Amino acid sequence: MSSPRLAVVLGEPGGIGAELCAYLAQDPERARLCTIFGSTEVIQAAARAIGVALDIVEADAGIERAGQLRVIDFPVVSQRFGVADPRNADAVMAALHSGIDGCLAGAFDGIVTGPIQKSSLHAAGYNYTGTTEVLASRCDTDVVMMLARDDLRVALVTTHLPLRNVPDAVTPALLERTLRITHAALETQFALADPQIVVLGLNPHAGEDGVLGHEEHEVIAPVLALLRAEGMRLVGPLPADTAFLPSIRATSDAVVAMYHDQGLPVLKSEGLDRAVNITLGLPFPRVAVDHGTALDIAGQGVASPDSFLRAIDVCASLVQQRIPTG
Ligand SMILES: NC(=O)c1ccc[n+]([C@@H]2O[C@H](COP(=O)([O-])OP(=O)(O)OC[C@H]3O[C@@H](n4cnc5c(N)ncnc54)[C@H](O)[C@@H]3O)[C@@H](O)[C@H]2O)c1
Ligand SMILES: N[C@H](C(=O)O)[C@H](O)COP(=O)(O)O
Repeated sequence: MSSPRLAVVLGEPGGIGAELCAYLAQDPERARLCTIFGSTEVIQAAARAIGVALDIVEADAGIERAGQLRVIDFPVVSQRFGVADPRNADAVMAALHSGIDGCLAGAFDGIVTGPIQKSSLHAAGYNYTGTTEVLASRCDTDVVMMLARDDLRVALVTTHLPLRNVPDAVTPALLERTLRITHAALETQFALADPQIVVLGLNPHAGEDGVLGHEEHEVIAPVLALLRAEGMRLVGPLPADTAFLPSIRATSDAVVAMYHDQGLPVLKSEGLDRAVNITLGLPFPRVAVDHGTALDIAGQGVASPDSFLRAIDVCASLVQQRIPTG
């Protein structure tokens, strides 16, 4: 089987993405799989800042030794670590779209994305809420955001929207779709036969029999009943505060949370070096880091590359399974 060809998108030029790429270059086994979509100048500056060797080569060149990295250049307007300059937004978005184009055209087998500063793209006029949503739109398909570590997978019904809008967004149709996509991915991408999924409630204590909210009775329970009748093993709706107890996690393959900050803090609380962000439902694998742009430490050589390197490994393994992900 040939090696996976991964499009790796640098992300925010002012953040830690460039130094993560510079670390990647020190690992020729991984770098051989990757082509970076991002600014050559920024990656060179990051390598200098953190004191590692870098030899940028053409996009079609082979990787023969440590330090080499294939880069397709998306020049930036300004380069300063710790600052997300909206004038670079066009380059950030062009790199992302070009990586996606490469996957859609079959030139790449999967995409790995570095962290993007949502606020900077907004300031530049882009209607960007997240790469998950960009991928859904570009691939014209429904997707699910799942963050995964070795011992925990958390999928989200809603992703990047104000908390105020969450209850109305959690509709029976969206919940059913999320559960179907998550269940299918657990079977195909994660090779789990007959997976069991824990589904959280929306309200404190999962609504406490309607005393603390009605979404559990009116929206969540009926969808679970429908899908259980088809044979899906679903537990819930469970109160979110206790659903992550080790005893419950031990018997479940994934947790489906209703909104971003209901599920992700649990996953990120043990550090930002163990998990990755996987978009389920796409025609090709997409894996991202579990952390953000970390402007506060960019260019200082203290950022952990672990989630980034793990994202490359997970993406490569998803490609190698050769199992349809959509
Ligand atoms: N994959 C993505 O594109 C992605 C993911 C999360 C957040 N974001 C975006 O990133 C921006 C900043 O978000 P934030 O401040 O909430 O989260 P963040 O993850 O950037 O930073 C949170 C804290 O974790 C630290 N940190 C992050 N990554 C680290 C690493 N690899 N090694 C060591 N320490 C690390 C930071 O220094 C900071 O103290 C926002 O615009 C957010 O939307 C993007
Ligand atoms: N929700 C993600 C997280 O917290 O890790 C992050 O914002 C990135 O999402 P996208 O991959 O959709 O940009």
